[in-house]
Amino acid sequence: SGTSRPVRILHHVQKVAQYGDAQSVLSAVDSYCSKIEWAMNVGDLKGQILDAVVLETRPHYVLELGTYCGYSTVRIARLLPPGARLFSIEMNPQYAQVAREIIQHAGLDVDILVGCTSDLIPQLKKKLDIEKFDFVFIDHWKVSYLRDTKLLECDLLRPGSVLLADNVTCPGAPDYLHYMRTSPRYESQYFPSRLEYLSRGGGGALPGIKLLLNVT
Ligand SMILES: O=c1[nH]cnc2c(O)cc(-c3ccc(F)cc3)cc12
Ligand SMILES: [Mg+2]
Repeated sequence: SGTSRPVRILHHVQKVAQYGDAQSVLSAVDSYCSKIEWAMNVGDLKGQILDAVVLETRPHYVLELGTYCGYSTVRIARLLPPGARLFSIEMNPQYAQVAREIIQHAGLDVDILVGCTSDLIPQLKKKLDIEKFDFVFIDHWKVSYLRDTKLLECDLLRPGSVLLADNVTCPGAPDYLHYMRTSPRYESQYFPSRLEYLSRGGGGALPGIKLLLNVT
């Protein structure tokens, strides 16, 4: 097929979601990915955990690692008060462009930074006139979770900053999980859940491998 999966998701959002209505954008992505083709958005089940943590944290400065199509970006931005700033880092320029259009369709304003987190995180302090991040959502590539957290610890986090990471057990980021659970710098909490778009009613296509594992 000529288009990429993110572009097909974008086209579905543009076709069925109400412009300026973030919830309808989220619902459009979720219905497409549960019925037509699976995609690695955080999804609605884990998205409810994300919502709860954002609402409890009430962050002013937010960083997201891994934008993909912008689903979790919309999820977070729709809950932020006016004046709050959300920055999202995406390595893949095609993903970043799709995300910009999905976020725009939701009527939200987010800064998408295109590049590798390990290059961009050390530049954030200088580039953005912000002090510290109040909330960080980590959802990019499992092998980078721990390295990037340690980069954030160099002066972009404060006592009370909250980090929330997707996929720490599936596909898994064991070094990150061990670090957060043993470091005296953090209190860690584990939210059991299920991989996105698994409880399947529709006949949608699953990702490459047959997901028969019972994941939490
Ligand atoms: O690579 C990923 N980045 C961010 N989030 C992900 C995510 O939520 C799920 C998966 C994933 C999980 C199972 C599988 F069979 C294939 C891919 C990958 C990522
Ligand atoms: Mg994920």
